[in-house]
Amino acid sequence: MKLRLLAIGKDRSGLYAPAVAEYGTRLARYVKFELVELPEAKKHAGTPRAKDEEGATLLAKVDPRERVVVLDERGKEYTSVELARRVEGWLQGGRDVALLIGGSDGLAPEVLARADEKLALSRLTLAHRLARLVLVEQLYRAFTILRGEPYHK
Ligand SMILES: C[S@@+](CC[C@H](N)C(=O)[O-])C[C@H]1O[C@@H](n2cnc3c(N)ncnc32)[C@H](O)[C@@H]1O
Repeated sequence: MKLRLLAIGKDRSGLYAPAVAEYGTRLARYVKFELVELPEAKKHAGTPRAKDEEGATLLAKVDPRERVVVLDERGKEYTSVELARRVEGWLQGGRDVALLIGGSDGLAPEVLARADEKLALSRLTLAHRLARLVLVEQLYRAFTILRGEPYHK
């Protein structure tokens, strides 16, 4: 199985990118992992049109054979141990997995409609680049849980 994180926006803030890279490297010890940063729709920023454009950008990168997991605060919440079991299910399912994070306006209805699963990191609204960091840390944690390694306490 391969995990791909498709995320709107390049992280130029310097706030999260080093930590995302660190957890991405750790994650790659357990699974093929790729972060794909996709361009924000700058032209119509803050309008439904921007969200739709970003949605089309995301969907164009999804392979039809991939399981699509969208990150959305209204999705299903898990504990870290439950998320580890969900990841185990993905591994057993054998399909590659695309995890989709929207831009600052969220995900277009077309993206939500394509989702096989909707995953919430909490009910809080996180900045999209922060959501990226929380997700990669939790995925790394999930693999350490599955391996019985001491990271998760
Ligand atoms: C700033 S949020 C968008 C908020 C937007 N008002 C909405 O209703 O979706 C940007 C993106 O970060 C991700 N995100 C933010 N908070 C999240 C959470 N608690 N759980 C999962 N994903 C989250 C989602 O992919 C979301 O599309």
